[in-house]
Amino acid sequence: MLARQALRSLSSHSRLFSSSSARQTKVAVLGAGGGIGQPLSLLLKTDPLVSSLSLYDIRGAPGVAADVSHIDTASEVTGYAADKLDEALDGVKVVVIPAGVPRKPGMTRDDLFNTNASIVRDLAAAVGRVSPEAHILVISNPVNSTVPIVASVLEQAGVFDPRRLFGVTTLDVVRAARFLSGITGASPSETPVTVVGGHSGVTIVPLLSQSAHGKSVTGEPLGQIVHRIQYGGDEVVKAKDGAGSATLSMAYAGAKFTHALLRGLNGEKGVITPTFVKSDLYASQGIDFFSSNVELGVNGVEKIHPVGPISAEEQKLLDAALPELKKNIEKGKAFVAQS
Ligand SMILES: NC(=O)C1=CN([C@@H]2O[C@H](COP(=O)(O)OP(=O)(O)OC[C@H]3O[C@@H](n4cnc5c(N)ncnc54)[C@H](O)[C@@H]3O)[C@@H](O)[C@H]2O)C=CC1
Ligand SMILES: O=C([O-])CC(=O)C(=O)O
Repeated sequence: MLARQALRSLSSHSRLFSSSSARQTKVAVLGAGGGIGQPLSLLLKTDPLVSSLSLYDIRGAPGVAADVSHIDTASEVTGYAADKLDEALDGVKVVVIPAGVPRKPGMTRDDLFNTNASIVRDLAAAVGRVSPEAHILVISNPVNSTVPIVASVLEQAGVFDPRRLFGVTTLDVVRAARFLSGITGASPSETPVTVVGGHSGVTIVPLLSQSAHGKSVTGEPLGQIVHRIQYGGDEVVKAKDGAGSATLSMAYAGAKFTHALLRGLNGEKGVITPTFVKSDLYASQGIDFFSSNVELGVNGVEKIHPVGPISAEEQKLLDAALPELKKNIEKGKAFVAQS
């Protein structure tokens, strides 16, 4: 049922942006000069639900903004240099954060913590100060830790609303649909897969048993596709050979999730997609952030859906994911507590 709802919600995106009516929104990209930031800014410039784009980076954002601003869509684009963060955030309703360093071969996402934790902490503090009601979409890795960092910073500032904070796990969903399509021969728009848990290695738990096409995959091919979804990021890191990690597919996924949120904010019903949010689903086990299907609405998170029925194999994957996720979340919280 849920998978079918998610299919309806996401398959309308065979063209990236399905909805052009209704209210438009001012969106900021923090880290707009980077490998993800540039193509993400390009895609957001073509989103009909974006009225104004505010592009910020410590390097290069005014140039990216000048370039993107020539595209013949209605939205306005402004670039902000390193010392103009507060101006960049003024009046924004949605803030997308791809700022921070990417992996090189041999690194885990957690190896990025030492550099990216303070970048994300400081950007979150600025959002809390300047635009406390903005919805924050965190792309910077390690997502399992950077999302709790943002939550803790906003909590300390007294402005945290869990309905407005999202870890972007859409790339896992995009990969899962694409890889399943590759096995079954069906179009990716017909092979959506709910992916739950977090966004790194074993914490990525694809629920193929809930997908009409996915449940036909068993035995060795099942193990292979699960592994490929969990470690798809490593494939790109290896292929780029030191030049970074996924940027183009991530920009696509980031634009897709941003558009889904904008549809929800505009009052569209039934917009459901996995995202890493503050969640009660496993709070009894000390895990208070988790990605599962979330309905997006006028206030952001409208409803967090449970994981639903899963196979014995998927239960094992979930059992392996939870302790790692707990560690990653606690590390993020401890970082802010000690800052
Ligand atoms: N959530 C996900 O599924 C994915 C997350 N990522 C993560 O996204 C992040 C960015 O990756 P790339 O764009 O490839 O890296 P990149 O190095 O190409 O770009 C990062 C940008 O952030 C900027 N930056 C650094 N500190 C900043 C600050 N304090 N304020 C504003 N901007 C700042 C840099 O100047 C640079 O332009 C990495 O942490 C990477 O691991 C990457 C792929 C998928
Ligand atoms: O693998 C990485 O480091 C970047 C990432 O999160 C992904 O591609 O899923």
